[in-house]
Amino acid sequence: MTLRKGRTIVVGTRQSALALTQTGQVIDGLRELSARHGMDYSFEIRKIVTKGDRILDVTLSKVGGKGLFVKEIEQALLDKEIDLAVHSMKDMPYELPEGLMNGAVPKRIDPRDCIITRGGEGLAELPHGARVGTSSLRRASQLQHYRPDLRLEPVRGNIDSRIRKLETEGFDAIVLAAAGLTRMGWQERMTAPLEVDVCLPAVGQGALGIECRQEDTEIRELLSLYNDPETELAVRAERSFLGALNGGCQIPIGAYATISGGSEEEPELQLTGMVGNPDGSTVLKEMRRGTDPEALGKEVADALRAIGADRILSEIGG
Ligand SMILES: NCc1[nH]cc(CCC(=O)O)c1CC(=O)O
Repeated sequence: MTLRKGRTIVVGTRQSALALTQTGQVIDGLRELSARHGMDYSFEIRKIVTKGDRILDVTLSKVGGKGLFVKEIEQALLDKEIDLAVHSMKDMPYELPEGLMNGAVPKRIDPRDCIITRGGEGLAELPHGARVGTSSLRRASQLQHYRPDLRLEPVRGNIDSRIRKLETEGFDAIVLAAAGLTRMGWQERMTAPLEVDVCLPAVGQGALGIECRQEDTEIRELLSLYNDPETELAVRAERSFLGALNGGCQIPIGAYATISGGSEEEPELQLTGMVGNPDGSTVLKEMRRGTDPEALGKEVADALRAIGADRILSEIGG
């Protein structure tokens, strides 16, 4: 690695508390890595307001645009106003614009969803007909499937305002990603994690993606040091699955991949994919193992199609 001095790396981020927090954590990681490799970079944060942030209080799933939280940030990358951008992997669109790439997938933290209940009981112990707040079709479908008596209702906003609404809007429980809470340092608010066989996470949940310009070899070199190869493989399998189903955000889709064996040179992945309908009356799941993440994603998508996912997809019109 060549010694480089003095470049200021401008990092773009949304301005939500979670986005700022995880961007700060990535910058800390990159700063430490670059120092360890004899590089001398400084970092600057540039906050960017996205369309998704402007319409957070409208029904997001009704707007339904892919990449609602990243478009303006990607434009800033292309315009060289920023040099890299930290995204929640699950908010990253499947296809990146020409000229941009995902330069690193850092090590994933807890991929699960979790429940926060007002009374401190777990999902199984909630009273009959309890009101559960979530605007995620994927969470609603699976929770309704597991507990048909629950009343699933939308709750919007950033994670801080959703936690507030647990108290102010009379929900018995809300469901959030464990990773978001953990990154904010709010783990103690979590009542219990939801195991993946009850609620399969969103594609990429718990992981981050760091987007950069393809031509910026200096940043790419730095980011490659921060990449976690196992997380990258798992996320590639999950995203291949998502791409193969061509699912918009109107469809309850989940996927979760882990390294299940193989060797260091050729790890074996295990990928579970899920497609459900919004009322949870049907939740389809398939699991396959394989070493090629892209092929594995397609294989699980095909397996789900073979047991009826196509019908759900065409009924909802994704
Ligand atoms: N949908 C918004 C969003 N995007 C990323 C996270 C945090 C979890 C993660 O980084 O995967 C959240 C909050 C949530 O789903 O509760």
